[in-house]
Amino acid sequence: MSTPIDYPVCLRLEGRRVLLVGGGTIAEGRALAVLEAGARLRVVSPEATTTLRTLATQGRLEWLARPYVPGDVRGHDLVLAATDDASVGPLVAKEARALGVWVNTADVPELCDFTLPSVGRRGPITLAISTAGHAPAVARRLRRELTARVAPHHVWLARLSGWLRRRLPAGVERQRLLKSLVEGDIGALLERGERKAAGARLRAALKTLKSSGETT
Ligand SMILES: C[C@@]1(CC(=O)O)C2=NC(=C\c3[nH]c(c(CCC(=O)O)c3CC(=O)O)Cc3[nH]c(c(CC(=O)O)c3CCC(=O)O)/C=C3\N/C(=C\2)[C@@H](CCC(=O)O)[C@]3(C)CC(=O)O)/[C@H]1CCC(=O)O
Ligand SMILES: NC(=O)c1ccc[n+]([C@@H]2O[C@H](COP(=O)([O-])OP(=O)(O)OC[C@H]3O[C@@H](n4cnc5c(N)ncnc54)[C@H](O)[C@@H]3O)[C@@H](O)[C@H]2O)c1
Repeated sequence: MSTPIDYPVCLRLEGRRVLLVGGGTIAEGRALAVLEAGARLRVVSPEATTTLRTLATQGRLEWLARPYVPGDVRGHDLVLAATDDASVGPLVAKEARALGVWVNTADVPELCDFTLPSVGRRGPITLAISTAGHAPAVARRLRRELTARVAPHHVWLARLSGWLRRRLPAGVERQRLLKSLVEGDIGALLERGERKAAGARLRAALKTLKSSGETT
């Protein structure tokens, strides 16, 4: 059996309405992840874990303590279903499809419009590993191994690069500077922990940029 390769995207869920059907262990993991991304979350489930109940009490999510009923999907941008009742996922997926809302059904891969990768985080850096549904346990293992390889200087470079991108106008010069930051001597100095020397080198590069009239 060949499964098509999945197409990865990074969703910006800030302020988006997400529906989560189910309130068990798997649902809890989903809830924490979408809340971290700033989503407005509604949970529909007769039962909920202690963590989900606490979040509901704190007003961080809305919990409707009842089973899913068709009509629940309306008004949402994204739907996640993770229940222990095999009849629920297909119903949720059917309604979502009819409304054009993207859906993930944790226990029925064939009905997923998108799958969830294994995610590792270091500051602004996100690693997401998918096996197109073949081997979630492999995704999890690779996530652990690869996340451990993201070093402090990578995080530092990412933050510095973001800071510079917000301040320098887009253009060839900026591209060159940001590339050299990562691949050139500045990156190499940072990797060796020589922050002072890297800072001096960066200031010199910025001066050159300024004199060529590319900065604001
Ligand atoms: C990556 C991760 C993200 C997350 O869930 O957040 C994730 N599964 C994780 C772990 C994990 N899941 C399972 C095991 C036990 C070993 C095994 O069965 O293989 C382990 C390993 C463990 O727990 O150690 C069981 C399992 N998973 C699915 C089914 C249904 C089926 O295949 O029929 C069953 C059988 C359920 C049952 O037994 O009934 C289906 C899916 N799981 C996916 C994602 C999507 C494909 C991702 C990909 O392309 O690799 C997909 C298709 C749908 C979706 O959920 O989006 C998360 C790692 C978290 C981390 O990083 O720690
Ligand atoms: N995708 C994955 O990574 C993965 C991994 C393991 C398990 N699973 C599957 O995910 C599903 C959920 O697993 P779990 O460990 O969270 O189960 P769980 O038993 O901890 O929780 C099940 C939840 O579903 C809720 N529920 C039951 N009927 C419902 C209905 N009609 N409407 C709304 N909510 C309803 C229950 O109230 C409960 O909160 C299972 O089918 C399991 O096989 C997926």
